[in-house]
Amino acid sequence: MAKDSLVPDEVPADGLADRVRNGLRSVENPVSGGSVLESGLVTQVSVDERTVHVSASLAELEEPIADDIAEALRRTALSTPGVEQATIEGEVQSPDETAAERVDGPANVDTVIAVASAKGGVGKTTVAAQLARALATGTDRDVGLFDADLYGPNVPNLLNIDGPVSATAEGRAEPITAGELVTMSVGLIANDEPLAWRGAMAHEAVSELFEDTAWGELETLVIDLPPGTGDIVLTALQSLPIDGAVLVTTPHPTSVADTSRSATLFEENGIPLLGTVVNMREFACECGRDHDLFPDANIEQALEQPVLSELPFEERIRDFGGDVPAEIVTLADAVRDRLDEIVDLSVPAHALDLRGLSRPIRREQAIEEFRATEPGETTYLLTDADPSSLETELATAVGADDASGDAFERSVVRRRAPNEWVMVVVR
Ligand SMILES: Nc1ncnc2c1ncn2[C@@H]1O[C@H](COP(=O)(O)OP(=O)(O)OP(=O)(O)O)[C@@H](O)[C@H]1O
Repeated sequence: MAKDSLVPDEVPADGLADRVRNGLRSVENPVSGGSVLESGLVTQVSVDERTVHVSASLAELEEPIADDIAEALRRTALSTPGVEQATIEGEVQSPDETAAERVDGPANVDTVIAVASAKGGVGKTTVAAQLARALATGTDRDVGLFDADLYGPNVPNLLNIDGPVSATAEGRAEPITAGELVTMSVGLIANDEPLAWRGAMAHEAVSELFEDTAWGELETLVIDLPPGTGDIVLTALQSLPIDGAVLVTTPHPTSVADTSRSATLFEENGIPLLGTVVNMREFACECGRDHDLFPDANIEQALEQPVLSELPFEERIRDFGGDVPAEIVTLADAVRDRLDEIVDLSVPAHALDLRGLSRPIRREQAIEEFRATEPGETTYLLTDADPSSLETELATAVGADDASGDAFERSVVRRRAPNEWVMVVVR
């Protein structure tokens, strides 16, 4: 009789564990050779009614290999006549091991905000640095500022800091502390030497410096992107884990029009736009009056996105020595509100709780849940380890090549607590 035509109930449950064990002899251990049973990779096979539980030592293996083996074990167990369900338990890493892996990695950064502008000299770095200060003022946790502007790294000048950057024991770049911020900039590494980053090297340099920096535990990391929509910006949008972007423009109509085009680039790359800052909106002259340079400009309408703040042209906006200007404190509040709008962190009761599960099981259950959704529906996953790597797996599960394609309407990962992440995926 063909296996497919067997009705599980018609197959006796007696001896099911032995039959599964026999089947598993055909699954090879790709690391040591031989079968997963003889090599000791599978440590236990137990049966509960018609559900088979296979325990295997997968935690020590590289993730793709562990996942492949888990998949082979599951398929083999399920193909055994009489088996209705199969779970594969890998050994869960101890919390200490998990923490050691994550130390200083970008995985310890809760929220990443990019600050961008279509044109140079509009005050992007000023806004990025002041925004980072304002966000740091409202929290006990650290806030970082990453200067991704390879050709004109202005953060060290603005914050009056310099290198050299020292290396941690693990060989990573130690950020420089500037007041309430931890910062990293190419300018800190290259100091005054002329920068000659080119082409592919420039692409790699941004993400490498980002990943190689020992950021530690950060509540928020603000990235000051280079101006324009060139290759470095594009690579940054595609490779850095950006949760939302703030665009900076002046009120000049051409700057506004260019900003609108920049916004499209962000949207096309799946980066949520938090809104725009209109910098140098007006200035106060010695006569005591405020001058609005473009009184008729309807910037919000032209941009088709929220204006988060309008900043005056004033010395105190560019002053990093004293208190954060009140307008920037308000801007930080608006940014927080927009982030909350974009990712509703109130996880609904029907969210799939994957905490406490081994990686293969987590993956299996997340894929099953995601596959069951229709386009436009939202999946909420709750995990106790960074679930970012699941994105590609979920995309593949629905036939997309990778997560940057058409697999998701939106996918956001936010860390709610030290051991709690929420992943919201809109198919
Ligand atoms: N609202 C403001 N009031 C007064 N001065 C400002 C204001 N915003 C920015 N500036 C000043 O304008 C200059 C350009 O600002 P900034 O370096 O922040 O621009 P940018 O857009 O980052 O430039 P780049 O294209 O070089 O990266 C700086 O000298 C800065 O101090």
